[in-house]
Amino acid sequence: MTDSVPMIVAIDGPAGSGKSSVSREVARRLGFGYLDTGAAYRAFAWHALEHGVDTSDAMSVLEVTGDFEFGIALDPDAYRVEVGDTDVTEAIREPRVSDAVSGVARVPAVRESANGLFRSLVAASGREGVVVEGRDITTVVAPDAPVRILLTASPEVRAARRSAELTNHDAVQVANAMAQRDAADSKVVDFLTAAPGVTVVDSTELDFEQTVTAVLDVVASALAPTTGAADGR
Ligand SMILES: Nc1ncnc2c1ncn2[C@@H]1O[C@H](COP(=O)(O)OP(=O)(O)OP(=O)(O)O)[C@@H](O)[C@H]1O
Ligand SMILES: Nc1ccn([C@@H]2O[C@H](COP(=O)(O)O)[C@@H](O)[C@H]2O)c(=O)n1
Repeated sequence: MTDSVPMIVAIDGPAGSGKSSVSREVARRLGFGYLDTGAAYRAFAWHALEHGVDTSDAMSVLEVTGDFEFGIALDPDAYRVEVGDTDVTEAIREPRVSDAVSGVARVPAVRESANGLFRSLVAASGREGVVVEGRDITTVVAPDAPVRILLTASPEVRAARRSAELTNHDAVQVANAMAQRDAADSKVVDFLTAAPGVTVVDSTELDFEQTVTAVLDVVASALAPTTGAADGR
């Protein structure tokens, strides 16, 4: 543990690109914390649904922000998400939540509050570094992070990977839901185009381990000491 400001590895990407699973493994190998910012939006969507809120109505969404108590573990080996005293780690992955989350995520006041929370969670982590993944980490939450990556894959591969997870759901419906969520999300944040200084890792042709290695290589390159005239050598 440390009281210095943790280093951030920022990873963005569309649904099913592997952000969560790859970021978590990268955090493990670096000995860093892991922050799944999507879990916060999912937890809030779950909270809103529990209150019977129409998550497509911004005013209704704002009415339930007051009693939203969110907790998340930053230990990649002890991942846990809570709303109040309720463990929602599994519940926030339900399709009903995936269908509702873009509605709450498009409310500007929700995003502003969430971004402040993410920065506070990192600052208070007591860790040397935190891998932070989501949609706007490289552009809004941590635009000055020393490592900024856009992790992507072809829509077909992303849908196939998600379908492999949701085996009890129709693959076509999963693909359509994912495309709809990406379309809704991209109206709020452009996470399909790498901003200046962001490195793209396309895992379409890579397996999981190869993707983890590719991300670790980007981290290593970004943190390698610079050499040349600037330092007199
Ligand atoms: N390069 C890869 N090769 C094969 N499978 C992968 C690869 N990357 C991720 N996966 C698998 O694809 C599935 C989706 O990955 P993950 O949940 O990390 O995506 P995500 O980008 O976080 O999606 P979402 O944004 O919807 O949460 C997981 O089962 C994961 O193990
Ligand atoms: N930084 C972020 C992260 C997520 N979102 C919204 O949350 C949804 C779920 O995210 P997952 O990573 O769990 O898929 C996502 O579809 C976005 O609507 C966001 O806006 N910003």
